[in-house]
Order: sequence, then structure tokens, then C-alpha cells
Amino acid sequence: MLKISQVDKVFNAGTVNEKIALQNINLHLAPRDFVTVIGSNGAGKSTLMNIISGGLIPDQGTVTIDGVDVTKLGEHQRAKYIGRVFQDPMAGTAPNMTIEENLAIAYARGQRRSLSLGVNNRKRKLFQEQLEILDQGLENRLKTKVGFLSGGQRQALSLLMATFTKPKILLLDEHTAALDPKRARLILELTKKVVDQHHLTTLMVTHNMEQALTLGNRLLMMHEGRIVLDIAQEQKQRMTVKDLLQAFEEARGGEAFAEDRYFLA
Ligand SMILES: Nc1ncnc2c1ncn2[C@@H]1O[C@H](COP(=O)(O)OP(=O)(O)OP(=O)(O)O)[C@@H](O)[C@H]1O
Repeated sequence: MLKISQVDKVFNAGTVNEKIALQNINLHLAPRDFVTVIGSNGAGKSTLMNIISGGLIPDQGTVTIDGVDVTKLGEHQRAKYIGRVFQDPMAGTAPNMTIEENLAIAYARGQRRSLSLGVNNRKRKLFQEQLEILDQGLENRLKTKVGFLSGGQRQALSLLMATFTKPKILLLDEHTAALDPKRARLILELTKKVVDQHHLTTLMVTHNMEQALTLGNRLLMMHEGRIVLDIAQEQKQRMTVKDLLQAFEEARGGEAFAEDRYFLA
């Protein structure tokens, strides 16, 4: 479904500020893989997500989605393949537009023919059905401006919008990190539901070790622009957070893991 081959990305190449963000990344995701991604600060996780979404074009290597070489395609050109939810609940939605207007934009996105952004009764019914799945009562608030929703409600809506057109790949960029634990749990439950419902192939960056172990069928660990560990379902199921920390330490050449942003449970 997703094939990344020999990808490199360097920022400010040839200057004193040169930063190698990704080096020789090779990654192959099968359809319906749900991969969690952890790693030290500056390891290259966001850069990898941006390379997949088209926000960044690699210096070397190729990106293929469902057999289509998208390496040189910009974000808009590959939007139909990708759904993405960011950490910031403000990022995925337009606050001054109503829930139904936001959904109309998401609905039109990635369609072959350009669709009207207007909302008719048929679309409204579809939106209500989809909103019911979120279990937030949003189906009765179609005309509410999104800016009035709570962070958790906005993230739930972002998730729905990102997956409305059944993308090939869902990118989750620490999408629960800005929420309180209760809302974070709710969004994770919704994530599982939506991923299952649409049979999505998913890549989720998280700083929560427990989440990284319990969600999905595969875990990647990144360090200094490389994938240093790729843990399959069977092994992942048997691991504790302590095992994961130890594996991380070994992969980093014995350097202990001491990053403030990580939640160990
Ligand atoms: N636009 C940019 N210009 C210059 N350097 C960049 C840019 N974007 C990222 N970098 C650098 O590339 C490296 C990888 O950054 P990236 O944001 O991908 O890491 P990350 O794993 O997502 O980190 P974090 O967990 O801290 O968010 C870092 O050293 C970062 O400073």
C-alpha cells in the first residue's frame, strides 16, 4: 500500500545549519497495517509524515502509494490518497465555518469531479449519519461554528473529515497529545473504530509508549533520521513499556532514554 524506498531528506544542505532529517528510509506498509511510530526529539518522525503527505519532497528515493509513484506530487495532488490529523485541534478544521460546511469541504476533497461545496438535504443526511458514529451529539449541531466546539470534539470532527473519502493512508500526528487523558482515550477509541470501518492503512506518531504498544500491529522506532527498530505484532504484544525502553536504549547504542515528552504509561 505504501512503499518508501531509499528516502533521504536534508535541510539547509551545504550550510552550517545543515540537518540530515531522514537517511536511507525504507518502509513498506501492507494494506490495513496500523503502525505506531515513536522516537527521540528530532528523530525525523514529522519529516517522514510530511514526505508521505507531499508537504516535503525527498532529496533522494521514491514514495509509492497503492502502486502510484507520488514522489514528485505536491500535497494537493495526492490529497485523495491521504487523510491526516494533527496534534493541534485547530489545525484540521475551519473555526469560522459551521460543522456542515467543514464536512462539505472534506466531502469534496479528492473527488474526481469538482463537487459543489453547498449542502443539500442528501449531504446533510449523510453528514448526520457519520457524525452519529462519533457519539458527541454533533449530528444535532450541524449549523454550529466549529470554533465553538471543545478540543476533543474538534479532534473527533478532524478524524471524521480526514477519513470521509476513505483515503489510502491515514496519518495521525500525535493527534491525542493536546487532549486531557479522558478525551485522548475517547479519540483513540474513535480512531480504532474509524480505521476498522474504512479498512485504512494507518501511521500514528505518538509520545505515549503505552499507546505505541497497545495500538496497531507494528511499531517503528526512529532515531537520528533512521528507523532503528521495526517491531512486528507478535513481539509487540509480548513487550512491556520497560522492554521497549530497553530496546530503544540498545538501538541508540546504550544511550539511556531521557526525554521529557515521553509518557511511559
Ligand atoms: N523546515 C526545517 N528546516 C530545518 N530543519 C528542520 C526542518 N524541519 C525539521 N528540521 C530538523 O530535522 C530534524 C528532524 O525533525 P522532525 O521534526 O522530523 O523530528 P521529530 O521526530 O518529528 O521530532 P519531535 O518529536 O521533536 O517533534 C530535526 O533536527 C529538525 O530540527
